[in-house]
Amino acid sequence: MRTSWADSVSAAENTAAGSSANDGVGSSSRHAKSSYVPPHLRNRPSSSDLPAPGPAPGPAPALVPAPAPAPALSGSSSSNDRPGYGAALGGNRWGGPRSDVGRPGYGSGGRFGGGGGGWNNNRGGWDRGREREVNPFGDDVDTEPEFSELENTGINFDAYEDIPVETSGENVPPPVNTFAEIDLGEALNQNIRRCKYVKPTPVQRHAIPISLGGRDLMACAQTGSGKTAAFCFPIISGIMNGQFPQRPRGARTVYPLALILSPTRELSCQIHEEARKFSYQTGVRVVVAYGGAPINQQLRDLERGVDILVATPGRLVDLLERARVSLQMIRYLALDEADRMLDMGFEPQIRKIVEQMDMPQPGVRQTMLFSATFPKEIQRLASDFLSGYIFLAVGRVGSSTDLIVQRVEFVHESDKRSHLMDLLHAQKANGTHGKQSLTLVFVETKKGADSLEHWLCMNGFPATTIHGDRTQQEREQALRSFKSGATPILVATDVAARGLDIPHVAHVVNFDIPNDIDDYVHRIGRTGRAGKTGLATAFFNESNASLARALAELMQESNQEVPAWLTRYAARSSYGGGGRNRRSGGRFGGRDFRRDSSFNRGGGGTDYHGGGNSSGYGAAPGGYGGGGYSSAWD
Ligand SMILES: Nc1ncnc2c1ncn2[C@@H]1O[C@H](COP(=O)(O)OP(=O)(O)OP(=O)(O)O)[C@@H](O)[C@H]1O
Repeated sequence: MRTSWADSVSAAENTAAGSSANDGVGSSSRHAKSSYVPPHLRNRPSSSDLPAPGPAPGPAPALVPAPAPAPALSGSSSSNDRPGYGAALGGNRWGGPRSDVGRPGYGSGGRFGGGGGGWNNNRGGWDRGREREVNPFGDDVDTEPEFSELENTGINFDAYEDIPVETSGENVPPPVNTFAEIDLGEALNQNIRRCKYVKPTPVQRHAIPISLGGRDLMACAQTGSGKTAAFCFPIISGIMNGQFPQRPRGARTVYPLALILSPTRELSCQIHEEARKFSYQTGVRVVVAYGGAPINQQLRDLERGVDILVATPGRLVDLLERARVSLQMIRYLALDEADRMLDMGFEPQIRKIVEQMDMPQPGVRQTMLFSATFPKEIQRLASDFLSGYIFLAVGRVGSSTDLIVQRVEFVHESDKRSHLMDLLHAQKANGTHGKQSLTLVFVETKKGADSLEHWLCMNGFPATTIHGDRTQQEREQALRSFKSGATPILVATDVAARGLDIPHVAHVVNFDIPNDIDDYVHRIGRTGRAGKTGLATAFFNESNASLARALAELMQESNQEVPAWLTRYAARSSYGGGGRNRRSGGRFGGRDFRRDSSFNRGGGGTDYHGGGNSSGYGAAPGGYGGGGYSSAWD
């Protein structure tokens, strides 16, 4: 069994404990003028005991003076002063310490913290009444573990040394090997230790220096490989250390400095939970806004202050139209699952947010796009949002990780239920660490999900379901129940296919195979995360013939055994709705579309200058055939 960077850590188990934030913050405290406290010193439990800040270091006139940090606590300094590339690239576009004013505590919406339901009783963030930040790690011990305490002999980082990496673009900042090499600031470093992240994952090694260098980035790395931290760390560090014009105060409109967009409510909540851990005691405030939940609570959270806004596109458009959020001050824009955000379903909303509101232009803001899959046509669309960007591929673009054992079984439609039952019976009751192993079953339709859940329950398998026809409360309750093991089977549509990081998912079953190979990649990526192994089983029959070739090639690339019958289907099939012909022409599944001459002839990639470095790569794949968009998204 392979082991790797995260076999030793229980970071995935560190879901934020639910906290009962005090919802009330007096208007007097909201408007109280407080003396300046630098972001990285704010909200420390002993903040009232801090020495008065030192003298300002002489800021530009338009900017609020930033004091010298108190040496005993801060330790953070400029994040972009690595020799060799920072200066040439201009480094952080908003270098220097951030200017801002201390604000009262605010609330944020923790979601997956375990027990409890309802909208307000599971919220993490800040203890508003006492203006003390609630510990999102769920422990009240403020001691900092030593790195050495966290080392585990099971870690095998060497397994990742050979992972193919390709970068393209001008003056690509070199990767780092350790977090210590990157100056993220002491408070953030402490949170990294609290998360038990011993070393950066491969995508973090490359992406963090690029982003800290102030560069736009399109990054592609396999599911479960730590992309969330790869975009969160530079944003948090940049806000901690940056110098920004003072944001307007008093009006009801809020002016976040960073915007992180994701396609589903649950994923936005998860990113928010992660970002809250990473920004604990840094003074950087993270708020989430997503549809299906009462907007008033989210408005109150926003009013209490926001540096990083995590949102789904629909709810954000609503907030922008109500003039409750302005994007005028955005300095960092991150799109998670960026290819999904720019596909047919979301593109108009994303264009509205990014191009038609008051967001600064590319080049003024810093833009980061992340996904495990990046079809070339979507890369071309995405390039509109970027300026002089670096393309980074860690592992094969659009490939699945070798950590997932993939099985494809030929199952007639009418036999699927009994076959599923056989699998469930055979499955080990317990997974690793004595925790119950969880099974995620993907189906095509919402009706199909309800009907399968009902049938499973009738047959003695505790199951629940998540899909777009359920209320948001039901969806969140279903996820909690699944995560806790109360219902160890979750029947889901593609609403749960991307991004969700659920510990102990041992088995993903594609009861209905998706029409698009990229959806398959994301679905099976709910297991085999952070270096752990997983199993994925797909029920294939004639109706999936159009996916046969893409599926066989994907399995081959990931060193999986391809059944002879699937190879025969593949030989007969051309690339249909699911096939993007993206794998032809080489072992590795993709690279920067700017290197593809057919795209350049079409006018794409105008800012590509070549260069960069690559290692271990074969030839590039072909284009992208589109199609196969799931109706399960909301
Ligand atoms: N440096 C690290 N060391 C150990 N664990 C890590 C590290 N970075 C991230 N992780 C853990 O790895 C898991 C997967 O990370 P994350 O959810 O960011 O993956 P992802 O690449 O965004 O996946 P997906 O493509 O499915 O969205 C998480 O549980 C996270 O806490």
